[in-house]
This record gives sequence, structure tokens and C-alpha cells, in this order.
Amino acid sequence: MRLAYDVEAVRAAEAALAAGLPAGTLMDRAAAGIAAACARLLGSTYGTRVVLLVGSGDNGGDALHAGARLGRRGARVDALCLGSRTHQEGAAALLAAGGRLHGGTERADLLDDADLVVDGIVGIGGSGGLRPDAARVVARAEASAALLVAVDVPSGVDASTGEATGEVVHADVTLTPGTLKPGLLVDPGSSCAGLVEVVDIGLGPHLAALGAPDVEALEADDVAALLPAPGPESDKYQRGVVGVVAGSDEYPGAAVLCAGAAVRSGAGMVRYVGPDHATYRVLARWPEAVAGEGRVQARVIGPGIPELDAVLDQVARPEPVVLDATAATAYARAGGPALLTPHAGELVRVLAAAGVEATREQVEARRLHWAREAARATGCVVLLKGSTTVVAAPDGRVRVNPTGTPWLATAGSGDVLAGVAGALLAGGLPPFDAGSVAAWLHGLAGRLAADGASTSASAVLDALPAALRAVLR
Ligand SMILES: NC(=O)C1=CN([C@@H]2O[C@H](COP(=O)(O)OP(=O)(O)OC[C@H]3O[C@@H](n4cnc5c(N)ncnc54)[C@H](O)[C@@H]3O)[C@@H](O)[C@H]2O)[C@@H](O)CC1
Ligand SMILES: Nc1ncnc2c1ncn2[C@@H]1O[C@H](COP(=O)(O)OP(=O)(O)O)[C@@H](O)[C@H]1O
Ligand SMILES: [K+]
Repeated sequence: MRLAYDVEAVRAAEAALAAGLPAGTLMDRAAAGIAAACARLLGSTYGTRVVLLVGSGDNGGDALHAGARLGRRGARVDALCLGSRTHQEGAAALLAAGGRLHGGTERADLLDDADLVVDGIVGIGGSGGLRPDAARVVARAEASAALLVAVDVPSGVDASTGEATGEVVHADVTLTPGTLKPGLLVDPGSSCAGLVEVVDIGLGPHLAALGAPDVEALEADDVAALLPAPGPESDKYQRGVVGVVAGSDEYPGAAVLCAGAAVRSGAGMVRYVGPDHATYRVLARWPEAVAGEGRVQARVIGPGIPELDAVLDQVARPEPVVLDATAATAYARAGGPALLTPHAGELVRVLAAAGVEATREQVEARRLHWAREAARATGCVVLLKGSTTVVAAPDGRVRVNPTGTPWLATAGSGDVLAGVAGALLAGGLPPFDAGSVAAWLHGLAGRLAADGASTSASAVLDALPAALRAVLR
């Protein structure tokens, strides 16, 4: 499991760790790790050109101390000091190592033929986007061929949320001291961070003492451990029967995709309930599915159903349920534990049903916040789809999905996700695990299906067995 802590927790853990150490030790550790990683990225440091973008706080201090270490290893290091002040000891260390300091933007031309640029403008102490001077310098750095390495977070990104309210750095690599921050896992922050590497500064025990992390992200091992697997004595009923209530005369394809995803992701049996035409299509494509009502361990309700009235009695049953699309707004009628799977537009309607006002734009700009808010307001686990899928539980736990690709933004791919989640619920996973494991597998299947180009919901469905095998192998 990858764990991310928000700024408040990081500051508390850093204070506890620093209390037992000589002054400056933490920054020294951070700078050593950052310099070592930069040296690795450069291959050989001798004769390379490194430019530091330095803000007024300790984030700039990290960059200056790391720059001093690179200078001692033979790099030519120039610092562009963009803040109202500059970290004194860091500046002195860089000068002592043979580096140079420049005021503001006066030597921005150095960026044009730099090999590596370090973004130390602002870190966990930042608020708002880049100031105009910094934004101009960053644009020049991004236009150059240099590797752009952010210290802690890409400047301008909110470390606790991933929100960006103005101009931000788009880094190739982010080196983050101590622990991951949520802003490195949630878009738009996550997309701005590039490859993320944690630089160990000994914070681990102090973070663990603070309790639960702010945000988690599953890794392959976690998914393998959570996935329901058949034992020697298993039969199809023990593995879990999932009822798929999906599709309509208008959208029969949603039924085929959702039922197929349940078939492909480990359900012992799939019972399909829907209109005749859709039933015919489902059985023609998935002969292993069974038509009609019967005992199930969980249901998926909603994909491809524009008219809610027809399915409301199914929502009220006591078994765990995935409520997708319009059905998510009927959460209050659920007779058992519910997993809601809205995209941003649908989340607005779910929130409205819970008496909370928000616009689609607001949800898209603050995904972590609104997923949490919806879980709290509805009392259900909420899986918010889109650029960084966020799964939030009413008790405050949040998982963000590290797999996935924008190629998944294709008609019907949400129907596939709902089917996977339904099969996992039927297999006995609680809604929070079912949602986060489903998003993980769906995201991996999406990447395998797309393989760097366009894909379709049917191809994602076909890639599910390969995604499962990749995890269980
Ligand atoms: N606290 C610690 O023990 C450690 C801190 N470390 C580093 O210190 C950083 C935090 O340092 P600080 O608390 O000084 O905070 P930052 O350096 O992140 O930023 C604070 C400074 O930036 C200014 N500022 C805020 N938003 C800005 C914006 N949008 N544009 C330009 N300037 C802006 C503020 O006025 C303030 O002067 C971390 O991100 C990390 O890089 C590391 O050295 C590890 C240890
Ligand atoms: N920009 C994006 N990046 C990554 N995944 C995305 C993006 N946009 C959409 N997705 C994913 O694609 C799927 C689309 O689901 P949904 O919006 O319900 O579409 P549909 O109703 O057509 O099936 C979801 O899993 C969602 O998380
Ligand atoms: K930074």
C-alpha cells in the first residue's frame, strides 16, 4: 500500500523527528537524497549544467543544498532566486561549492541549455499558483530540453489535495522527502508530478504514530491479497452470484458490457434481469449468464437504465449493491451496503439528493474534497470516476486509483467498471475494497487494452483476465 499524508501530518511528524536531532539534519537528509537522485538521472554529473529555481522558503533551501552537493560532484550550478528572500544557509552552501546565485529572472537564458532544472520554488508551504515571474521562468524551463525535477511537489500544486488554482510546474520527476503527499496521487497534481520518488529522511515511525494516512493507493500485492479466490471446496454459489440489473431497449449494450465484466472478473454466476431484447443480447454474448431473478450475494443496478422507476424495488433489497449512473441518486433506498459509482456530473446529482449543492466544475477542480463530502452526506462508499478515480468511505478513509489511463474515457467503460465491482461485492469484499480493487483492475485492463493508443469498452472487458493474471501471478 502506498500511503500519503497531508501537510498538517507531515509538519507534525517532521517536528517530532527534528526535536531529537541537531538543527538542519532533516534538510541535510532531504538534500542528500535529492542530489543522489539527480546524479542518477544525469548519469554523470561532471560538466553538466544544473539550474535551480529557488523560492523563499525551505523548499528553496532543499534545492540550494542539493545544488551544492551536485556542484561538489562537478556540475555547473546556477540558482535563480525568485522569492522575496533566499534560504541563507542554502545560499552559502551553494556559493562555497562554486555555484552562482542570480536575482529573479535576470539569467533565465541559462535554462535554454540546462541539462537538469530543479524546481524548489514552493513545496508544502505553498498557496495558490505560481507568481507571474516564476510562471515565465518555468515556461522557459519546460520549453528547454532539460529534465525538470520538482522538490517535494510541483510548485503551484496543493500538496494536500492535488488542486491547482493557477499556473503550475509540469515536472518529469518529483522527489518528495519523507512521504508521499495526496497532491502527488490526485489529478491535476498527479499529472504534473511525473515519476514520483520518496526520499527517505527517517519520518516513517513518526508518521505511523499519527495513525491512519490521509489517502492510500493500492499496489499489485494489495490487490492480490484482497481478491476473492476459490478454495478447493468452492462452488459457484460460494464464489458469489451477482445480479446485474442493467440495460434498456435504448441501451442494450450496457447490459452486455456490465454482465460480461462480472463474468470475466470472478463471479461464480451472473443473473441478468432486464427487458427481453437486452436479455436476448446478454445471453447471446454470454451463454454462462442466467436470465431472471433468483438468490444473489450482490447486485449491480443502473448501467444503461435511464428510467429509475423500473428498478427501484431492486435497490431496496438487503444485499450489497453497486448503484451506477442515475441509480446512484437512489442511494437512500438501498436496503444494504451500497457502493455508488458516479462520474462528476452524476456526483452533482447524488449530492443534490443529499441536500448538498455543487457544480460539475467544482467537483472536477476538487475531486478529493467532493468525493469525501458525498460519502459523508450519503453514508455510502462513493467511487468518483474520471481523471484520478477517488474512492471515499463515510468513515473518512480514501483510496485513490494509481492505474488507469485517459483512454478509458470511452462510452461503456463505466459499465464494465460497475460489473467488476459487482462481482467483487458478490465475492464478499466490503464496498470500500470492492470499489478500490475494481478501479485498480479496470485501470490496468484499460492500460493493457489501450497499449498507448485508443481503445474501446469491449477491449477493456477482454483485457480483464490479463489484468487479473498480472496481479495473481
Ligand atoms: N519542515 C521540515 O522539517 C522539512 C522541510 N523540507 C522542505 O521544506 C519545504 C517546506 O518549507 P516551507 O515551510 O518554508 O514552505 P515552502 O518553501 O514550501 O514555501 C513557503 C514560502 O513560499 C512562499 N509562497 C507560498 N506560496 C507561494 C507561491 N504560490 N508562489 C511563490 N511563493 C509562495 C511563502 O510566502 C513562503 O515564503 C518542504 O516542501 C520541503 O521541500 C525538507 O527539507 C524536509 C524537512
Ligand atoms: N480523464 C480520464 N482519465 C482516466 N480515466 C478516465 C478519464 N475519464 C474517464 N475515465 C474513466 O473512464 C470510465 C468512464 O466511465 P463513465 O463516465 O461511466 O462512462 P460510460 O457511462 O460511457 O461507461 C471510468 O472508469 C472513468 O474513471
Ligand atoms: K517544488
